[in-house]
Amino acid sequence: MALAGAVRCWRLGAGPSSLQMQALSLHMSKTAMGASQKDFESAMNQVKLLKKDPGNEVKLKLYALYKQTTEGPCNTPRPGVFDLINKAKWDAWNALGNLPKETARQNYVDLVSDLSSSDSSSQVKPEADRKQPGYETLVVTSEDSITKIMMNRPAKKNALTIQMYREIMLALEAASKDDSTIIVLTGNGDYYSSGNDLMNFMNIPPGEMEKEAKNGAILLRDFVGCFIDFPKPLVAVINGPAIGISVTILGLFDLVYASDRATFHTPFTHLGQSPEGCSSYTFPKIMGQAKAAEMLMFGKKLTAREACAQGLVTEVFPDSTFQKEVWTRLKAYSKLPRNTLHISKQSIRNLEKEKLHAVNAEENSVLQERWLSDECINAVMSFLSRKAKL
Ligand SMILES: CCCCC/C=C/C(=O)SCCNC(=O)CCNC(=O)[C@H](O)C(C)(C)COP(=O)(O)OP(=O)(O)OC[C@H]1O[C@@H](n2cnc3c(N)ncnc32)[C@H](O)[C@@H]1OP(=O)(O)O
Repeated sequence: MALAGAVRCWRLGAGPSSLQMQALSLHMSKTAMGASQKDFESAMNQVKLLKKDPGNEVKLKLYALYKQTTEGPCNTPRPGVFDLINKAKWDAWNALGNLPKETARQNYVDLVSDLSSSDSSSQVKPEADRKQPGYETLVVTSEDSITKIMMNRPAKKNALTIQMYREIMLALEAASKDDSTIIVLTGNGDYYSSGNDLMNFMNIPPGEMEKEAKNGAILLRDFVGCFIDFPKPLVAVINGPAIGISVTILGLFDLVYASDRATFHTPFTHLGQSPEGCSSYTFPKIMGQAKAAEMLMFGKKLTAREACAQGLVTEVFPDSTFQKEVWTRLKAYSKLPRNTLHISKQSIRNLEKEKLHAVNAEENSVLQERWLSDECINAVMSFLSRKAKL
């Protein structure tokens, strides 16, 4: 049996309860007098049902024990020096020397039993179980080495409240330290995000405007700062229209995948506001001065394809297959060597960090002033009194 054969169908097969049952029965046979041929065959089937890849070292051990059980001591010539895989397999088998067939069989059964036990305790849990607790405005899940941060106010088009900015920062902080390889930001519902929640500007007591504008600028500085400093690959999965700050920070992401239903809109002038998210620096760099001005100064809304042509979006997918195609791609990427990926991101981004923090500080100080302007206050009041929509 080839090594590939020994471990084929890795991800197929029975659900957790059946796996646990089989692990238990293998464990029972392990404690009996010795593994029978039937135990051995059952263990071979069990290997095919493992959900977690046990790694090459264990696979070689399984291969060697299988060969020793079925054929006895290694009896073939050593493969050539460039036949690396077959050489590794031959070495593993040969290392068992004259181990008796019965002992090899027992060891195979024992090894599979151990693998099955640890596999059934690490079964993929349903999404509800995987959801990380502690977030009210987000759904944060981790699976396949990907941490997904999903903005979760679909009825309000995922408009960003103060709490949401804070929770996104907390989720990023946690994700920077977890064992995920890639981090995704996405939205629940028909919008990716409609940007800053305009209610953030409401209910400010008279005389507190300046203080609130200052607090807003600090929050924004910290929020954007988290994206500037984020150490792992950041991917935006743009499931629908994106407005304002949800667009401007895209220049700080590593990949931006968009549904063909998505649009990209930064209507700052209409709102009496000015660009943030480092877009005053990243957008001209990404798309050139003229295109950046059209978006950031004149509020031109881009389709996903236009945004892709201008370099803001990595790739556009048909909405009907968007989730399937994007997640298949990301799962493949998440298997890349983790440390190398993170180091590459850092070498691409680190040179810019100081500049980006300076841009962030400057943008926020301009914006702090803008929030106090009549133009901004009138635009917000207009939206809230339902006179204006973008
Ligand atoms: C402190 C840090 C500050 C950072 C600076 C950031 C700046 C920005 O992000 S500027 C961009 C601000 N965003 C907007 O101006 C968008 C305003 N919203 C709209 O124009 C529209 O709602 C729409 C085009 C996004 C969607 O229109 P439509 O499909 O007709 O849906 P509704 O308007 O009925 O929206 C449903 C529901 O959601 C509420 N909502 C949507 N976006 C926002 C928002 N940005 N802020 C607050 N509320 C929002 C909308 O009011 C509706 O609520 P209900 O009436 O209660 O159902």
